[in-house]
Amino acid sequence: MIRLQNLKKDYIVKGHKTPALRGIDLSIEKGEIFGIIGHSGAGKSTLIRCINLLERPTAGSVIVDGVDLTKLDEGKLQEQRRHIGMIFQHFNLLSSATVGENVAFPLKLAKRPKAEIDKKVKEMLALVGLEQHRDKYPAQLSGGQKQRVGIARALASDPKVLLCDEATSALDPQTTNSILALLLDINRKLGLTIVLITHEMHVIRSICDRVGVIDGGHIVEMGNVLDVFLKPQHPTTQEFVEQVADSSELRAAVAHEKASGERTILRVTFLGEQTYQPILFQTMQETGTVFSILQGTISRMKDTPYGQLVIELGGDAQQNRKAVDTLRQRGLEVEVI
Ligand SMILES: Nc1ncnc2c1ncn2[C@@H]1O[C@H](COP(=O)(O)OP(=O)(O)OP(=O)(O)O)[C@@H](O)[C@H]1O
Repeated sequence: MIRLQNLKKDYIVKGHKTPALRGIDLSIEKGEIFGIIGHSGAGKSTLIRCINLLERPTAGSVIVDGVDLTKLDEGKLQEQRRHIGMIFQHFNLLSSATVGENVAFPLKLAKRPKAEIDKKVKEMLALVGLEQHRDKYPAQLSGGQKQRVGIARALASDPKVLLCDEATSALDPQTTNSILALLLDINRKLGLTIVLITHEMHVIRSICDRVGVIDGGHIVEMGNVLDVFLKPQHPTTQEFVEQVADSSELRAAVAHEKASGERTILRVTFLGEQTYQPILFQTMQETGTVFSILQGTISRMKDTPYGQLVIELGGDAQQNRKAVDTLRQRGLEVEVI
């Protein structure tokens, strides 16, 4: 659905060239939720704004649904942009217009007939759960409700792609979760392709299928969220994963144990159905090994449950080795730390 090829963007500041994107290659499939995560200044906003050419790239191509947007004149570009909706961190609503008028705005610009606009506004407000608020003004709404208006407005033109520019960064955690749930619901109901940028791993973990990590204008790591999350390779990715891993307490516990002699400490990862099966208990019983738990998590990445336990084995060297081998044979991911 979206293909970025060798995309580059330089800003010229006081005669000096500042590279923001240094050659991005990316393919996003139809119907997928693709997340781009990076620190401040990494190039996230520039990248997402290049997808609808709000920012014109210095080089490379932006192909959306088979059309290279960089090759279009302004008129044709406007036409193609109708297929690409966008929502923003600070919502960008018209403060002097009601909720209904905000949602109707892009349809009025496109000179759609009044009856069609009224029908669409009603439909969109129902989709985001704001039917009761049609005649209110943005100032009378909460942050989460404002973002729902932003989503309804973005979807009013039936786009194929929704771009989300830090769409939950101004919201509290609970409201963030409700907006993420809404995006996931819309993705499923409408088959909409969603591209979002964020600096929060929680957002990626909750709803994305794949993720690209951007650093210094390069994509430094990309893959399925599950793979990237469980086996982060690049130091920047590892930092983001730490955001949600609560690893400082674990580091202290491991250091404490290791300080008192030779220890076998394992990080064991369970995925999907394994998460709820007694594989660990059975293995330890069979190999005659005892163990203690230093840290444990059961969580979910989009639809996949996963568990991660850090355990210390208390058997002799041979028992411990046998336990590690058996856990691996039973399909668990085991890392000796
Ligand atoms: N309009 C501009 N003019 C000049 N330089 C810019 C402009 N916009 C961005 N930059 C520079 O380009 C680089 C990438 O910025 P960008 O805003 O894309 O990063 P970001 O990852 O979205 O950061 P943040 O999370 O802080 O918004 C930075 O070095 C930034 O200073």
